[in-house]
Amino acid sequence: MRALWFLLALVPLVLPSGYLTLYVFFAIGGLVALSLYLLTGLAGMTSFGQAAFMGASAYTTALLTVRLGLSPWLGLLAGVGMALGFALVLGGVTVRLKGHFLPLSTIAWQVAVFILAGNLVGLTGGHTGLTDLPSLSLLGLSLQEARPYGVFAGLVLALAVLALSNLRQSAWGRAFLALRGEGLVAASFGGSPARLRLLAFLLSGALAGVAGFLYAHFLRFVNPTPFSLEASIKYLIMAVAGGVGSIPGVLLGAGLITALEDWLKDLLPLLLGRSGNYESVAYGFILAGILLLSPRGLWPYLEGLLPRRPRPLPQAPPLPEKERGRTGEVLLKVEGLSKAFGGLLAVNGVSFELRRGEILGLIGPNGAGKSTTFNLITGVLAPTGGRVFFKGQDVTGLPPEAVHRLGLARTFQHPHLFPELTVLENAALGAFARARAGVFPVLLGLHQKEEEALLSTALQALRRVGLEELALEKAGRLTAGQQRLLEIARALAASPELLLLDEPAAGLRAGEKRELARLLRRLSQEGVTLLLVEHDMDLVMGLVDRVVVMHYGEKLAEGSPREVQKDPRVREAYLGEVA
Ligand SMILES: Nc1ncnc2c1ncn2[C@@H]1O[C@H](COP(=O)(O)OP(=O)(O)OP(=O)(O)O)[C@@H](O)[C@H]1O
Repeated sequence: MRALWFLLALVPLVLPSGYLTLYVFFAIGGLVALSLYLLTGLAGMTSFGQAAFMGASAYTTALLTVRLGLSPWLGLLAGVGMALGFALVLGGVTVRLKGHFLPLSTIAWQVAVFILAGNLVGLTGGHTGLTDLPSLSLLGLSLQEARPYGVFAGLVLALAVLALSNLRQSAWGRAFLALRGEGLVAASFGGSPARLRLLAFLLSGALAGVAGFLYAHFLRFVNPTPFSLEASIKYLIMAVAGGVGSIPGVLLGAGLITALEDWLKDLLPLLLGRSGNYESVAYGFILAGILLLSPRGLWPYLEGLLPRRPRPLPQAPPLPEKERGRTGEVLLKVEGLSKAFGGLLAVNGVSFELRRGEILGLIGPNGAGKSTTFNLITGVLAPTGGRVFFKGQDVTGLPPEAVHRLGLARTFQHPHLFPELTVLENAALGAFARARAGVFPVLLGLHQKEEEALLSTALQALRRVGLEELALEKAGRLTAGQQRLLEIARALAASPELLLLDEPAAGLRAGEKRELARLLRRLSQEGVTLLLVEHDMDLVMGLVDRVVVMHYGEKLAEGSPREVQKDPRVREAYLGEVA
């Protein structure tokens, strides 16, 4: 099936010569659209600066080949290197920015590159540009004519498609997808959001750089116009119109907009006269039309009309469970933990221990500080005082990804799942920190064996929570109760030593709660240590070995469920709820 993408390289062999140039522009646009698939579709970031990455590469190869007479292949390396360098600087500065700051800074970068290309006349030739770039030749074959160039560009496009589909079906691809929603899920399962965003930015910049190289040596001329903000917006429209969330989507968009551009170039002057540039307006209307029909782009709409062929379930043996230490030893120790939000002390000097093999419940009335304590332990928040030790190691202030890698996994109070992904893929996200293949072997497709093992591990985790049958369904179709179970399966795929559950019974029906209690008891017997924050007293009291009660940020009581239930201070705090 994947080999079909190589047809992209064969199409120019049979295309009438009048369409060859258009085909090369499609391949170039396709590469930029793929760079946006990676950045926006996978990693959830928006860039208005892809044409500037193209420009950085195009000007680099132009300068090296025209001014210094170097080989265009050196120009390719240097050009992509230049795009990577810019992506590193821009990404390094911006990936930690939230909300609209990232797109805004890409606009600033795009405008700056365009102005520099136009104004550094001595270097770039200004708006006149640089001419007479050498044509490419490969293995003794000249790529000067449009037909061989089309085959070459199609081949590059096919290779990029294969590399990105390898990436999509890997732990890295899932981690990129888990960057949505502030990256909390990626971080909780071992991926540093800032590093993942930077990596996506670099890969995306490099792809746009390759497109810039192809552009420069096809036209054999560079000037600032094709690398303007308007061009960046055109590429964004391509990706969004086709469907930025999938590879066929962005390629469909690239084909559609390239063809439209060619058609409108002749049609609009006939309709509206020669003055004015109406293409952008037309794109805007076309995009709005497509998004009205299908908000996620054209491809998801078309895909919905095609028969669905689910992937087969993985068959490989799962990864072995990690070694666990001796039952009864202290696994987690919280010492005088405090957290202040401005003047409010949400957690105030809380201390407790959790031994391996135990189930500990953390309870307390609304606003008692339970979730804050949970976030302090998992590294989501940094404490203002006190220490957290996990397996004897001081983990105070470590980021969530570092705490996770030591053997701690969590679920969320409000399930943080990815509805577009299958149940199996959602669960496989939990095994990110167990994957060993680096991003380059993954792009080359050398990770297939490991990927099967990761998916099998996820399937095994689904089996443990009773969701195996739904493995290939989209997570968005699960009931609230099933979503909670999937969160637990995702955490189990990490083979954690300590599992922290944030209100796992919230929103469950009575029968589901009983099932949940049975599952948690079984996990405990299998050697998983559990800490749960929970409101449901029946569930907590019938399940846990010990309870820590919090009230107004402080520890009010600690003991067995029976001891705690008898404690008059606890009864008072709950106004009779526990009694
Ligand atoms: N990010 C924050 N900024 C400011 N105040 C916060 C923040 N997070 C929590 N608080 C406050 O800290 C206190 C403890 O909140 P926390 O969510 O930890 O309590 P909880 O016991 O988990 O409550 P619930 O059972 O309702 O979830 C509350 O008064 C809450 O308003």
